[in-house]
Amino acid sequence: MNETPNPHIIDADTLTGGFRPIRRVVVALGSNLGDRVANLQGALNAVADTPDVEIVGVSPVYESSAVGGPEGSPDFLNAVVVVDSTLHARTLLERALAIEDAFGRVRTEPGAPRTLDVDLVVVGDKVIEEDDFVLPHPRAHERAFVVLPWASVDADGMIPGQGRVGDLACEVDTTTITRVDGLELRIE
Ligand SMILES: Nc1ncnc2c1ncn2[C@@H]1O[C@H](COP(=O)(O)OP(=O)(O)OP(=O)(O)O)[C@@H](O)[C@H]1O
Ligand SMILES: Nc1nc2c(c(=O)[nH]1)N=C(CO)CN2
Repeated sequence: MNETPNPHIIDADTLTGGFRPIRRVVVALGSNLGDRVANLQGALNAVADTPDVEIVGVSPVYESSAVGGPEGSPDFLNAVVVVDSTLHARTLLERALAIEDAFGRVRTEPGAPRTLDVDLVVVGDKVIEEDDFVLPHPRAHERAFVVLPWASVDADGMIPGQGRVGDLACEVDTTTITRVDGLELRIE
């Protein structure tokens, strides 16, 4: 449905000039190929090194069976990074894809094992529905490997249209997911 834009609501992604509001951004990391811990740690470093991005929280690491993907796909390690940023949503997507590439991500068939997945879960309350960019991430709310780590750092975080992450964490299928004891990603 195409709605007439409300002229009283400012869209941060259309602003030009000096002032840009800070938005809370949630980034989901995943790896099920290669040195999974090094891949997640490297991705965190790359996020932290991004200009105009400030880390607010880093979740514990969780391990779970691959959801979807080819039979016999290796298990994933996942974590969530919560940041504040003034960057445009699309600039954040470009950065996410560049970080995946830097960690040897090879794009073959959908669901194939990958060294690194960097998904934008939410960018403030921004809603985007474009061919190559959807916000909030359309599957994040039903994924234990996103909502459990996120809820562990900010249970009051919100997915626009889906609700509070602490509540979503009580609703998702947690059959195969466990927190990895004794493993913490560090901001280096
Ligand atoms: N919110 C988003 N975050 C990251 N990528 C997105 C987002 N919305 C759309 N995309 C697009 O999705 C494309 C494919 O991403 P990818 O191959 O990582 O999907 P996937 O991880 O296999 O599946 P899923 O999207 O279910 O996590 C990217 O090239 C990107 O343009
Ligand atoms: N457990 C788990 N399963 C997945 C994951 C993931 O990060 N963790 N990512 C996918 C595509 O993004 C598909 N399936």
